[in-house]
Amino acid sequence: MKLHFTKMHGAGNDFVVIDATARRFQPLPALLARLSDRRFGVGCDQVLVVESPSTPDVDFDYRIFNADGSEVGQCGNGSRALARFVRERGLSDKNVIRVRTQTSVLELRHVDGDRYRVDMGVPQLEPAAVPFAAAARAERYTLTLAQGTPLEIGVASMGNPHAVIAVADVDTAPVATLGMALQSHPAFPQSVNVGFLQIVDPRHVRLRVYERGAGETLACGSGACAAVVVGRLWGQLDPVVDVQVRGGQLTIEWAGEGQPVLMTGPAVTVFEGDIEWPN
Ligand SMILES: N[C@@H](CCC[C@H](N)C(=O)O)C(=O)O
Repeated sequence: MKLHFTKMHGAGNDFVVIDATARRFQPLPALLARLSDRRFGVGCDQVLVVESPSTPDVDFDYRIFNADGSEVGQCGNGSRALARFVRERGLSDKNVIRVRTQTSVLELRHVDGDRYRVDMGVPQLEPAAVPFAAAARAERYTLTLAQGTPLEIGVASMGNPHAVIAVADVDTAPVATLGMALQSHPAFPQSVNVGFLQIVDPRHVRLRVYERGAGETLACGSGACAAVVVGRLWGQLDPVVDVQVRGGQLTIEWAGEGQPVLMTGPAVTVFEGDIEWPN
């Protein structure tokens, strides 16, 4: 059997996108591994699956699988890719598309050229919603790492868990070591995406993210939203911030507590293909 796929990216965070609106897609671990593997398969950070809506208030269901096969509730860059995918494949001609993930309902719209904007919803800041083990909500938390070293972090849920660490220079930040240390920390029972935030000025930041289930990616959309939310709560950022990531730039808007986060950035189709898969 042949499975048709589309390879896309959003600021270098890359995806294999599957249209399961007309044909059922079974996310078998071996198939997801083959699609994600950069040497033995197609290669991507996340596999995205578009399904017919399970409820009438949305246009599509949107399932997200990290490269390690874990299913998760949010992928911001992927949602822009999805918006482009459904337009290009003629699955929808609406200006605004509503999609449901495991944890969120998102609104996606085309801006111009390759640019798309996503209403990512209201960030959840209570520790239990992240989930993060803390007695009460705070803007900064001090975690103790295995070696007894204290580390100051901010946390937020964008429909998936994020920790944010302020660094002086993202180029020299210990992204993989600290990323892995936080992902296995007992304070994060569902693990965590770890963002390293360098504030250049209140309107510009640089960011690297060590993603759950994928390692460091060239961009993380939900990570950019979480970093701006945390930076705003720390009183260091404006309501509109350009986030420079390794694969490009995202613009994040957040008016403050109780308001949704808006993310604007690119979505690009790279190629399409078929992969042989035993039925
Ligand atoms: N790259 C994504 C986030 C994908 C999911 C994440 N790794 C998780 O496990 O929560 C984005 O652009 O938001």
